[in-house]
Amino acid sequence: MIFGIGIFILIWYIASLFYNPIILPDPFLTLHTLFNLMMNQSFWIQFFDTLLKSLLGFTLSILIGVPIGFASGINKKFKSFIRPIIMLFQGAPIVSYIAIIMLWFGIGFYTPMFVAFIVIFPTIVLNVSQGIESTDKKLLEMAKVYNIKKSDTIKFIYLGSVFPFIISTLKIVSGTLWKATVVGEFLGGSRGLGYALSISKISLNTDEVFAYTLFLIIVGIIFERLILKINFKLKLPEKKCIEKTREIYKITPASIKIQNLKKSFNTEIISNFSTLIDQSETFAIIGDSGSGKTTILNILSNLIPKTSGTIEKNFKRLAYIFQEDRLIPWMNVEDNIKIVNQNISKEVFVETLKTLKIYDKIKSFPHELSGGMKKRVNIARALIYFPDIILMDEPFSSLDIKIKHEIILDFLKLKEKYKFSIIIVSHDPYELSMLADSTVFLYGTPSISSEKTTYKKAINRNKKENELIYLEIKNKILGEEYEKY
Ligand SMILES: Nc1ncnc2c1ncn2[C@@H]1O[C@H](COP(=O)(O)OP(=O)(O)OP(=O)(O)O)[C@@H](O)[C@H]1O
Repeated sequence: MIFGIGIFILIWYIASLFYNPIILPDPFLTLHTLFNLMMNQSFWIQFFDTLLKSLLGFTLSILIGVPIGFASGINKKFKSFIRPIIMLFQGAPIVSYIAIIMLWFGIGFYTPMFVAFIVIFPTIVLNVSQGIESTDKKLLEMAKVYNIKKSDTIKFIYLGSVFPFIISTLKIVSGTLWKATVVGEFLGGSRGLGYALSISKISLNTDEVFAYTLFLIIVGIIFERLILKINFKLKLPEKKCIEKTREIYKITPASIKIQNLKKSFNTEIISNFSTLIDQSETFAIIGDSGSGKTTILNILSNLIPKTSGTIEKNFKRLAYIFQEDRLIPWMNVEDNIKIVNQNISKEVFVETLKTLKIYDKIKSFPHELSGGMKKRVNIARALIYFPDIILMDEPFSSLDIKIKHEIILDFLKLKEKYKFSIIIVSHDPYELSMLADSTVFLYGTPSISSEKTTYKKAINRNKKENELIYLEIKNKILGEEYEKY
């Protein structure tokens, strides 16, 4: 970069040798003039005047643009109404705005400020809207399952998603904003650096014109650098409420009775699924890929509606350990867990995290964790919610066998203590043989279900033995019936 600037100054210097300073002053004269200007108090008054107008224009566009962008990201009808208006704002040339604003407000303070506002307002609306639309739907589902308050969802999920867009908007508009204000002052201002520039131009003080321009470029670059330094993290507020323990929720292990459950998307996926999940049991759903296992969990957690059938839910609080970790990237481990139960007692929080061996990671962010650690945080979040039932969708997939074994053992210790019911979907014979008390097998299209089969867990089997057990389960459940599919 320094090399590039050096070459530019050299070319500038050589070119200036061929022209009168009134046409092209050399770099040293420009620097000298800038130095003299900066020694003058009125230069800084002009500078802060321009800065104030830029910041006011910016604040105004944030105050108006962010809510409009937010509403347009959430509501499609509002988006189709507001988008053409924004396009109109964007399409008109900047001098037209200056002419209109000068007619309305005359020459002075307001013209440059409104020019700054109008130039960046459409970019803010469009980028915030895009940020809201790009919010990870999986995080929103997580918030729904854990009953996270709407205001917290807006603050901790939507705002976090919009933030990178706000930063890129700031990067785009920081230069534009500054330039727009100066143009506004140049054409319709009575103070500020743009106005000073226009006076220097009229008086043919070319060295001053160059000096002001150099200064404006430097300030633009400093703005951009400062924006790049903005770092975004969100923190839950410190709670001083009564700490909640599991007893407050009067949690008892859940049971569920499902009768003739049907689900169709475009075609029927699940046909007449009936079963009973008993209190405290770990109920496994295994079966063909695409047979609707995750769909059943999503129906039970109210993420999607059923097509028909009845589900008797005898539970108060349901937690869902999703296949992906669904951790909020801009919140640390502690807040990712506490967001589902912000009044959790410190004692339970510490004990749960220590059992899951993640207590020393509470200040880390998701990107700083290994895959195994993320799974542990995902489990801790579910447990801290104090559920009476936990749905688990291939919770330990992608972990190596040693880590999987360790996490399952830690999880079983907590299950033993809290006695919640579990519905687990898994393809993994190893984790099924360690966790499941009973199993159903889904097969075919649309899928039909085997009878529920119970069998004894055996934690200490080796991998080979587990695979054999899995085949045995399959055969025991389906026998020859499976061969038909
Ligand atoms: N929202 C949806 N819209 C349309 N089709 C869907 C939707 N969700 C799931 N499906 C379809 O329903 C079927 C069952 O999907 P589901 O994810 O429940 O299967 P699964 O048994 O969990 O599969 P896998 O073992 O591969 O994870 C698939 O064919 C899938 O494409």
